[in-house]
Amino acid sequence: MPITETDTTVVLTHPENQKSTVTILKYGATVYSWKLDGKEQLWLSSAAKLDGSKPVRGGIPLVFPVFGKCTDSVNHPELSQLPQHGLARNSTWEFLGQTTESPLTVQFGLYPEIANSELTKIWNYDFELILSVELGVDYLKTAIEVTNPLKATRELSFNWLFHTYLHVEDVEDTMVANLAGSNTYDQLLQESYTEVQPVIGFHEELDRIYRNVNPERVIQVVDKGHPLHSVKRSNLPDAVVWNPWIEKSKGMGDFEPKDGYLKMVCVEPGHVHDFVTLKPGAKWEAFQLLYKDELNYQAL
Ligand SMILES: O=P(O)(O)OC[C@H]1O[C@H](O)[C@H](O)[C@@H](O)[C@@H]1O
Repeated sequence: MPITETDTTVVLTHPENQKSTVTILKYGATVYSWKLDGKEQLWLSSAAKLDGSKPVRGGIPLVFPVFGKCTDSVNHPELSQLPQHGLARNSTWEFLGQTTESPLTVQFGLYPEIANSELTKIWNYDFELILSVELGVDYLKTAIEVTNPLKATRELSFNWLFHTYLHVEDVEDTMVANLAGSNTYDQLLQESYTEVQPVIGFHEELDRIYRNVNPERVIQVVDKGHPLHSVKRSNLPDAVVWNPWIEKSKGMGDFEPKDGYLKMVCVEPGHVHDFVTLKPGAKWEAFQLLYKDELNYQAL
């Protein structure tokens, strides 16, 4: 069965390889497992809540309409009252069914009528989100369409980000490549600079927003010279790279095991350096493609 639906999940099984699957939790439309030929590609905390009580710690949580916390309470009073990363990851989406057989693709929808009502009271904008999840035999593509409905009376301003937790063997042997030359905001140092390192290594907490990264850049997660993951982006100019390391992992109740930071790196494609703004009737589309590639070092 290429598609299996339960009350809380949808599982896609690739018709050419039963060991390639993707599992989506309807809560947050959160992909929390992607197995390629039986090998898990994403990291999921063993304490992740999958019961809808809080956003999933791992997999691919969806960030909308705000990345982080919006501090601009003057120009965006409602956005600034939303919790970190907004309401998409803590709302239950509607499973809209299969769109194509090959490639195997399903869709999920979210709109104010079904979104987290505590949060739509705070941020009561019109919106329509359609998430497409496409399982290839050796790739996973997640695409988003954001529409400001024609009936809307206001412009819709938002961030979007795929908060992707990638599994690695040992983060201390892992590098993230092809971000050199990017304008960077370091969230820990709270300062901006141009990334001059050809690759990014991990030996402490790291939390950086790489802004307006050349769309031709394939972001690669490399383990001792072997590319574990390759990430392509469409219409997602920014990429957040995050590893919580020891202390931050200790501080997150749903982050287990506590040394799990050694087995993950977040590469988060998004549009977060400013807000996308849509007039009523307008639509915005973007996707991330997670796939396997040879080492593809793209210098400055
Ligand atoms: O704990 P969460 O709300 O899921 O946020 C987890 C992380 O998300 C992003 O990576 C941010 O850059 C980090 O600053 C934040 O700690």
